[in-house]
Amino acid sequence: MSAVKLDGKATAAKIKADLTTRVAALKERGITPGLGTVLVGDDPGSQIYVAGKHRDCAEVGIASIRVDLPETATQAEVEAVIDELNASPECTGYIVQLPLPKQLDTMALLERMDPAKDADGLHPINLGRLVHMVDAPLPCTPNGIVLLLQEYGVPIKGAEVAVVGRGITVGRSLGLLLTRRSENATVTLCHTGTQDLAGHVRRADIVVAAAGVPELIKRDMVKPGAAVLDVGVSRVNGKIAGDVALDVEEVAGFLTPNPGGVGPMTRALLLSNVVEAAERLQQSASVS
Ligand SMILES: Nc1nc2c(c(=O)[nH]1)N[C@@H](CN(C=O)c1ccc(C(=O)N[C@@H](CCC(=O)O)C(=O)O)cc1)CN2
Repeated sequence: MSAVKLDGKATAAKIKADLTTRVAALKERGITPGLGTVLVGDDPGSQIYVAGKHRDCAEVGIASIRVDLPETATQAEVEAVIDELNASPECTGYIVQLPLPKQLDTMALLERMDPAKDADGLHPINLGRLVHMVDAPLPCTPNGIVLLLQEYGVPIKGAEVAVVGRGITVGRSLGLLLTRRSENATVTLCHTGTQDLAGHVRRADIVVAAAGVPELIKRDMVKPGAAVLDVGVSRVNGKIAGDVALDVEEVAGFLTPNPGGVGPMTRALLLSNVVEAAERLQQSASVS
């Protein structure tokens, strides 16, 4: 058997085509969406992702504001940038690229952001809204994963899902998304303290691997026909190594390529959050 490819690149291209039209409509009404990025330090992966985000902005017509700070930046220096972006009318949404260098307090920085400009959906108020299942910008990777499954008709309602990795950008927030009434999946959130990882994965109809451990998910751990989404990114000899072994392709029903799967969806859903924030701005301007 050979798995159906969950093509994130192609699906992201469709999302970006729709966003291009919506950005043009916003501009006609006098609003130019603008994405700000705050990158601290010189982590090569983060550099690549932030550069990609600005390329995407240019592609759909979103203005972009890039702030790069050195690895040694202090909490006060990053806070000053956040205050500027909160106040800037050109910036309708922004992100702080994660992870941050160790000297910085990530939670304090996320809390300092204006939740209305939180393009990542990672501000505690927005994550709290997700817990309460009310409207909020959604974290980009989890939202991208749900849309990719829907695009390929992978049943989510009633599915057993094993999410491997409990980080805030993927695993923990994905659990919240998939257990909303609209998705109604049953989620097992696995992590480094999980006793029987293989057992949990083997029961799953959908497996999301976001642990950052190359080839953690082996062929014999996957239920035949399951959908497997590989979020893990490790760089081995300069090449991307995912969390899923290559021969899982022989047993899975659906599989994301990596690269070309979840990554492009993350970036497209970031643009979508920026456009939605600008649309909310435009609606409130036309009401008042
Ligand atoms: N503030 C945030 N920080 C981080 C997030 C996030 O959503 N918000 N997620 C990850 C990194 N990430 C986004 O920032 C991200 C990861 C991967 C890709 C991507 O397009 N990958 C390509 C391959 C690119 C390459 O490495 O050559 C692919 O999968 O095809 C985009 C964004 C952690 N930090």
